[in-house]
Amino acid sequence: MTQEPLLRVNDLKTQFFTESGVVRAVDGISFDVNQSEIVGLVGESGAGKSVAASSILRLVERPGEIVGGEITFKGETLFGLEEQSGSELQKSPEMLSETAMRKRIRGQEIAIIFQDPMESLNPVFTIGGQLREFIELNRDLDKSEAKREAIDMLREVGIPEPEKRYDDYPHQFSGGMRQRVLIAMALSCEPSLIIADEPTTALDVTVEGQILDLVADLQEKYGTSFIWVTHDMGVVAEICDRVNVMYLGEIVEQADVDDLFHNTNHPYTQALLESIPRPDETVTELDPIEGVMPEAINPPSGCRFHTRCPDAREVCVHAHPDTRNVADPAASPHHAACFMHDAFEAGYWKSDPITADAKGGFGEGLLNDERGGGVQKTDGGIRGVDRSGDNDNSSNGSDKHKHGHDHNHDRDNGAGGSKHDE
Ligand SMILES: Nc1ncnc2c1ncn2[C@@H]1O[C@H](COP(=O)(O)OP(=O)(O)OP(=O)(O)O)[C@@H](O)[C@H]1O
Ligand code: NI
Repeated sequence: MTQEPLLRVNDLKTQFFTESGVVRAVDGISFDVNQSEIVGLVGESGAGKSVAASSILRLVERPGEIVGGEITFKGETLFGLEEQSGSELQKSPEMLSETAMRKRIRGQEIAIIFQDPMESLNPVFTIGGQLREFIELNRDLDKSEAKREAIDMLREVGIPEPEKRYDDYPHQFSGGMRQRVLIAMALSCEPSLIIADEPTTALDVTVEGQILDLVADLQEKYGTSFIWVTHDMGVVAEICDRVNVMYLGEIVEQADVDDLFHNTNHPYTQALLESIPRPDETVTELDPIEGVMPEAINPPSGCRFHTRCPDAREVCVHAHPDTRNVADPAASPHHAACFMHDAFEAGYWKSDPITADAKGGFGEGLLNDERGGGVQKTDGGIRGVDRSGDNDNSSNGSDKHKHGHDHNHDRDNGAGGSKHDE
């Protein structure tokens, strides 16, 4: 791709300085977002997806801090460090000021949508009033123009009878409708990029399908780029053009969506894909990925996934794989951080497979799940993780991924087709 990407994230590192140590939440990730594409950030709870998303807008709060890397957007530096006379790294003089971020970038150029619309909507004001005020503040429109625009936006995102619903309060809207309002709000300033942090995870599958369809339509109409954060490979299949798979603060695989699904190059991605239930089977347990993701405060040596990887060998315990292009040079790039590929000369194939013991007991049965295989459009995956402990990811209980799979998984009658229906 010769064209400059809209957003470029290069070697981004974000850490939390806590009493128990430094949490390397995002540990050197690089990815691009081009004009008009939907780029996925996918991985289990605690992988660093939300921290990566909020780092882009410089919304990370203490004790968190971006400690390395560079973020550029339309040629401007949202974040950058520079070596000063000593060896101290300092904020680059090119980096946009906090005022510029607030006035020009957030909301206007890059909008963000969170999972819980009630965090973004004030319960004591009407839906229409909030949308109108947001439009008034961010665009050069007077009150009545802003109101007209707000109603148009509500109609655009599929709110029936928007003139009437304009005066409703948030609690009078369903979860799906509230999420549509946030999409309307995000779109109302015509941003170039929308960051969506699991906006459909709390919704039931049918409503989720409708929202994903809406987003796909709006994306086509407005040419907006998206970063879509999700647990769910089914969602990735449905709307993403390119995908970054995150594990413990790192991107372990990065590819075009079809390539990622049909030519998977990392065992962790494989495990995520095999955790998607098939629509023709009734599945009661959706968690074939054994073991808990280790903590970002003290990640495993070598390849961070080796403690859960069915393909791990000695070399994986001791050396850390960077992320390399493993595709044919003539093909579009496909990056993976796994020693089994020829792009690495780590001696993987000569190295001894490691036993479950050496892997801390997580190795057994990681991927021995019979229902795996095949790329199916479904809802499940490992989504539905209990969000109640969201601020406490570092203490993932071993049953963390066993929660929340009791909602409706009957996607067959759901709205929305998939690029990957077979
Ligand atoms: N305020 C904080 N203080 C300390 N650690 C934090 C803080 N916020 C996030 N972390 C840690 O950073 C890591 C990444 O968290 P993040 O929320 O980005 O994960 P995620 O991939 O978005 O997970 P989820 O799917 O549950 O939202 C986790 O280890 C988490 O515990
Ligand atoms: Ni998150």
